[in-house]
Amino acid sequence: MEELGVNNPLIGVVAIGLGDAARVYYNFRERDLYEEAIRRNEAVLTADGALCAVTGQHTGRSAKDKFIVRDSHTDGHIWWDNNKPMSPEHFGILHKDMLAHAAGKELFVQDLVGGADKENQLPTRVVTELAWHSLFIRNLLIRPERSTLVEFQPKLTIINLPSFRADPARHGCRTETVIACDFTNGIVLIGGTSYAGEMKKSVFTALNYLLPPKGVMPMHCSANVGPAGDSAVFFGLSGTGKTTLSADPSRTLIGDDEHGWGEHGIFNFEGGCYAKTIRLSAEAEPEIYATTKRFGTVLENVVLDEAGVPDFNDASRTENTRCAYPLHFIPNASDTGRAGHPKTIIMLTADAFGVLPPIARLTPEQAMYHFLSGYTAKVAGTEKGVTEPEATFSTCFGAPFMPRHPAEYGNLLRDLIAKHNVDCWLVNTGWTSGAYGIGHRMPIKATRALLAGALSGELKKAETRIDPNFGFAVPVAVDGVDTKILDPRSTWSDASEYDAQAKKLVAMFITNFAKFEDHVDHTVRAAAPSANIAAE
Ligand SMILES: Nc1ncnc2c1ncn2[C@@H]1O[C@H](COP(=O)(O)OP(=O)(O)O)[C@@H](O)[C@H]1O
Ligand SMILES: C=C(OP(=O)(O)O)C(=O)O
Ligand SMILES: [Mn+2]
Repeated sequence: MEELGVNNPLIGVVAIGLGDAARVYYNFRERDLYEEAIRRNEAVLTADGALCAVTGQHTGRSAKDKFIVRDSHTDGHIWWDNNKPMSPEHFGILHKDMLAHAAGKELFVQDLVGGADKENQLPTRVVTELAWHSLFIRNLLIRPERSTLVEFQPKLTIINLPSFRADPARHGCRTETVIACDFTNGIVLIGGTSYAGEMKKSVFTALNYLLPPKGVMPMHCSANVGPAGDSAVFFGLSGTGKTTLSADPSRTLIGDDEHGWGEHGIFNFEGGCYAKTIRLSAEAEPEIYATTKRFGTVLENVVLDEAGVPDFNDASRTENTRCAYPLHFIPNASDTGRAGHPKTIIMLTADAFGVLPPIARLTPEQAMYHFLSGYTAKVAGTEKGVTEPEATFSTCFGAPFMPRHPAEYGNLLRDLIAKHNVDCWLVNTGWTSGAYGIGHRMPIKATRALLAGALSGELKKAETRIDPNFGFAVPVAVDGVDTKILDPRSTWSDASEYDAQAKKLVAMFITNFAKFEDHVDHTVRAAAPSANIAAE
């Protein structure tokens, strides 16, 4: 076996059972990974020097193929209603088979860190079959000083072999694709998919398991901080605007997707961002757009023309086209990945029913209700004439990544909100003037203007009305924002249709919350939207 690059001499791949690999590239940097990826036809250069790869069949996460090893250490701590168990025996066979599959192959290793807070960091070794995956994860996680790599000691090892095919009968999984997490031994095995997001979300899942017992709240959120040190976090499911809205030239970006909140404040789990590029425009998202034109950025499933120029309007491979870049590609990004306790919490939702107002102030109890509910809506399929959106309730705004019971995360958040007296807002970045198919998406400009008011504290002074369906306080007028959009009912051509749609949405919230009723006190139950009022 040939070994190239910088590595801890004691922690080679031989120690983790990969001694039969043909060649190992340790901690290769951007230029060298470009060369390897292009030489192997894994990826191509764009006209502006970014690296563009195509993932084939899997263009998003395979949530149904994710498993957690159930053993005596994990059993009592995992929320099994939401996570699929895998036996240690099945994991053992999968592990052995994947190591055997790697024999004779060339592998890439990156020694990185999850967690910008020294006391809560997870040194992570990522072994990949693909050179472009090595560059992706190097962009996404925190890169330790090169001089420290000779003593790097991983606590989590991810082995990602897209060409491996899992066998449900032999490995106890569901399909040929598998994401298997063994938290007891700190190993994640990924096979049968080359969607790069699986790697970063595996680190997130591990930290979501490890941090709560230390009193640290892990969050599926973006974060930024104002000039006065006033930090804000933006919770939200995929597509609700975490990445887009946290890149704000008037504030310092902490991170776009995964953070912890501990006794000293908030900290990023990552060292890079993973932005959507579908219909990306230089006007609406100049900072993110600029990253797509740089050496070092990885584009995923973006269509290029014959000159290598990206066409961000082309969704022929997937709607989920992406770019991955290190944090410092965004001007004014934090170089520590840390900030003080948040002054503001924003809960983002993309309501495709067109019911929720663009912004509403939440009491701490309403914040808890919406955190546990984790509502957003997906737009209807691409079939013509299908206009009914689909509601998604994903607790903690990230159910696929939460190994523990939502009450554990909910209690941590409730205490932090109370202790630090945090202002909470619900922001709808979804539809207005009618549901999806009739109305249109909330203009990013309007969302940004409302957020600016919420983050500065100005919006707290605005006159408000109480929403009759949801019970939260909604500003009546805001400088620089069309007054009409603040009251979604007034944007619909038929107010009675709005009322009917609102009533349906309220009923969906209530049905979904039934499973949490026994886990919250009466004040949170009382923060539920009122089906009775909606029925009037
Ligand atoms: N009002 C809005 N606020 C935020 N994003 C919007 C808005 N309108 C349209 N979008 C688009 O929605 C997508 C939001 O995605 P993103 O920021 O990546 O979400 P997340 O990081 O939460 O998955 C982007 O493609 C953005 O251009
Ligand atoms: C990386 C992902 O996160 P998000 O869409 O929230 O940016 C994902 O869901 O695959
Ligand atoms: Mn994002």
